[in-house]
Amino acid sequence: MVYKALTIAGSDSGGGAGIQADLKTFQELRVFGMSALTAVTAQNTLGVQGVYPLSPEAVAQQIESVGTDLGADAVKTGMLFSAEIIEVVASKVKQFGWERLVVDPVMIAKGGAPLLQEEAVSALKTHLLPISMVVTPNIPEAEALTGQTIRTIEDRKEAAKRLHELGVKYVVIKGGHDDDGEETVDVLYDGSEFFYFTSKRIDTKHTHGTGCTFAAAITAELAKGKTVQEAVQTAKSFIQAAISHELGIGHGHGPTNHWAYREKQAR
Ligand SMILES: Nc1ncnc2c1ncn2[C@@H]1O[C@H](COP(=O)(O)OP(=O)(O)O)[C@@H](O)[C@H]1O
Ligand SMILES: Cc1ncc(COP(=O)(O)OP(=O)(O)O)c(N)n1
Repeated sequence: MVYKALTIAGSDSGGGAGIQADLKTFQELRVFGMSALTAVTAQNTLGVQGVYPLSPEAVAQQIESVGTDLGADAVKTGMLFSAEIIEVVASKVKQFGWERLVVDPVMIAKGGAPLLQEEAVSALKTHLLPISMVVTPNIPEAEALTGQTIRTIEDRKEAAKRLHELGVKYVVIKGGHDDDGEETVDVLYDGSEFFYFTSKRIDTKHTHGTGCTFAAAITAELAKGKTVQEAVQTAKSFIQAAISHELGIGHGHGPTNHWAYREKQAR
């Protein structure tokens, strides 16, 4: 059986985040990866040097090419840049009836560069979240989407409930930005229960692309027909291995190691 996943996201020339992280993750999890580019970024481990969005028509046509021929068992969105691109993506997802949709609401790169226009946040809430299966905000993204300050796990649970009210079936609020304590905790909410995915916090500066990689791993597992809880568990193990076995390349915040999980499984 060949499982297929489509990523709709921006290109990171440095290879650690964006489309590149997604396709590497799909491949590592034995899922055939396809892509629709939304923007080209000139980017490396030191930051983002340039952002060049594609036209909404170019994004729509790439999705159309994939949808009318290959199809997709699951779809992920990453950097979407503008409200116009969000609208065409939502319309194409509906056209092809894609239900296994994972939305990583990428807003700002770790170095501070904006990857989504401020006015596009409300388009995410009105057009994309109501048709998505899973949304995976980090803490600042969850704050931007809910207008709520998040400090504690209880705050995250409250934010997850608010996001669920927008129509998304599962909310995962990631804990990478909560640097209190020895552990990272990702909180999953399915509309009635909370589940916690905990791992040892790794003390490293090489975390470029963690969010993209984590959401891509969820998408790959959903493409195989796994449940959301199973998919998040695998994604947590995948990202833990990828961060632990750092590559140490570049002069700044380096990428994670996308082959570490596979090598660990093979041992
Ligand atoms: N230092 C770390 N040690 C272990 N896990 C981490 C670390 N930083 C992030 N993670 C994990 O990586 C994933 C992405 O989280 P996060 O960094 O919050 O997302 P983003 O890259 O979107 O800001 C989550 O599963 C989170 O728990
Ligand atoms: C093209 C592109 N897309 C997304 C991101 C953000 O990736 P993320 O996984 O949140 O990691 P950081 O950039 O925050 O380290 C990106 N940088 N570029």
